[in-house]
Amino acid sequence: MNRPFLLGLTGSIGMGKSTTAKMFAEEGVPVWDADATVHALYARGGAAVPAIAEAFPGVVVDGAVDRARLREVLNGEKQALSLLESIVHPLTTASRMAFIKAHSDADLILLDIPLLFETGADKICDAVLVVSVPAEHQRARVLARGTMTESQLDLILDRQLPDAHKRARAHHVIETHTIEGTRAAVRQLIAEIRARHA
Ligand SMILES: CC(C)(COP(=O)(O)OP(=O)(O)OC[C@H]1O[C@@H](n2cnc3c(N)ncnc32)[C@H](O)[C@@H]1O)[C@@H](O)C(=O)NCCC(=O)NCCS
Ligand SMILES: Nc1ncnc2c1ncn2[C@@H]1O[C@H](COP(=O)(O)OP(=O)(O)OP(=O)(O)O)[C@@H](O)[C@H]1O
Repeated sequence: MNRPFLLGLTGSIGMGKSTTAKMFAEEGVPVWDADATVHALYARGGAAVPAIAEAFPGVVVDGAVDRARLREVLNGEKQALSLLESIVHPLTTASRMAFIKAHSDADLILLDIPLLFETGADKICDAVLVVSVPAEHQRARVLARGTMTESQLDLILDRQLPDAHKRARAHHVIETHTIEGTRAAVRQLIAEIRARHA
């Protein structure tokens, strides 16, 4: 049996990664989700909790990382975000490797990683899918969630490779304007990959 085809999924904040990843999962594709992994690492008993408690006093509450407090500490502070990443990224890499090993009999695995290019994770992928919408839709989508201020959003955007660069490096791009259009594109891509790598 061939090893699984590793499809990386990325896109800047609010571009529709989670929505698109869910569609792959609904088609039976195993999905590894970097953001969900970070949530588990931050939960009570999570592997990142002790190091974050030490690096950012007051951010761990009842044994878990309090994301609102963490966002406050990070607000506008590039160095704090770099320190946080140096704690979190090695732990997510280990989780991803374990997931790929556990699904070694699948024909296709989706790796949903916001910082796919920025962390070099694209190098382990057989192809990369980028999801995208115009910048004004992106900003409106993120601010509509009501979890971030504009300055918190700008800090995040500043850390992310610009959308145009991501699209230029992608093997496949899906514009996530509508749910049904995106679902059709996801199904077509899965069929294409399966046909070529059967
Ligand atoms: C900054 C934090 C506290 C914001 O938490 P919050 O619950 O508000 O948002 P959430 O985690 O859902 O992230 C929303 C989006 O922000 C973007 N984002 C998150 N972390 C980063 C980062 N370090 N650099 C650039 N973009 C990021 C991604 O597009 C992500 O999907 C949180 O994302 C975090 O702890 N990030 C550090 C860990 C990390 O690098 N995660 C990225 C996945 S590997
Ligand atoms: N295909 C789509 N059609 C229409 N709207 C969409 C589509 N995909 C996502 N959206 C909208 O965009 C918002 C952001 O989508 P989603 O949470 O999937 O993005 P994300 O890239 O995972 O975001 P983040 O980087 O913050 O984790 C959603 O709240 C949803 O309203």
